[in-house]
Amino acid sequence: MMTAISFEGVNQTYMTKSGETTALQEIWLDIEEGELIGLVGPSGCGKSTLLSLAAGLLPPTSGTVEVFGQKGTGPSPDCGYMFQQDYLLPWRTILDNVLIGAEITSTVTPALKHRALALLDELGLSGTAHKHPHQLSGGMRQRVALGRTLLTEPRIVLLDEPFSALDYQIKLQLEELIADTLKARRLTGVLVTHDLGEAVAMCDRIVVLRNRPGRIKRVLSVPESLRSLSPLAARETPEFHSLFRTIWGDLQDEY
Ligand SMILES: Nc1ncnc2c1ncn2[C@@H]1O[C@H](COP(=O)(O)OP(=O)(O)OP(=O)(O)O)[C@@H](O)[C@H]1O
Repeated sequence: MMTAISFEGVNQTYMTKSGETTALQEIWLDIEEGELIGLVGPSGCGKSTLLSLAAGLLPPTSGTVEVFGQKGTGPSPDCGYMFQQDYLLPWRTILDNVLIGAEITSTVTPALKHRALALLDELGLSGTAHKHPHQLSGGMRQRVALGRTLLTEPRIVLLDEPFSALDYQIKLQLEELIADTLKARRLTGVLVTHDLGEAVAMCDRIVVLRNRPGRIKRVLSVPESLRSLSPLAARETPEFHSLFRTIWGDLQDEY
């Protein structure tokens, strides 16, 4: 198995009008290919900064970030993003929204359109291709956003709280869809979330970050017995509650 993302002694400092903010300090972390990693920690501990560093959107102040063994020199074509908001363009059809990333980086061929339509089917969005975003529910729109990300064939999907604006029921369904889709395609995922239950139910490992400046407090492996269950079924087990309590305890000290 290859290492997908490697953070080696990473420090990140932001310069602001009021001075320097140290967002991350001495981050050492290897994320393996095919793994889904959860990042949890108090607000402002540097979770989104870690995603930006992985995506090559930000050069580290010091230390190195490697993606599949390559030191980044700019936005990485291996990484796709999903955000809390779907950022669909309201004037474009669903199909044209799915095609947009590919449209920017390459040309839209009939084969690509065919793949986009197949993706819509796979994500439970058959029949929506010619609709517009306002005609779809929040959960469906996030599935379109997932399709748009997958169409560019990233090897890594960076998930920045993609479920936090959704109703609980929809959120659980989407958690399952995303976890299954990433696993089926052997993609690597990094999930930033404020919802511990979501991290425990979906991820293979969970990184707990300390309060600012963000440092790694602990990395926990989710037991195989939990990982083999759907995020919904996992929530019913004693292992889920035990891991939830451990992380809860870790985080209590950070607030
Ligand atoms: N572009 C920037 N310029 C200056 N400071 C920044 C910038 N981006 C982030 N920061 C600061 O760096 C720290 C880490 O921010 P980051 O957004 O990575 O944390 P986070 O854990 O994702 O936060 P949240 O959970 O609230 O989304 C915060 O103190 C934030 O104010």
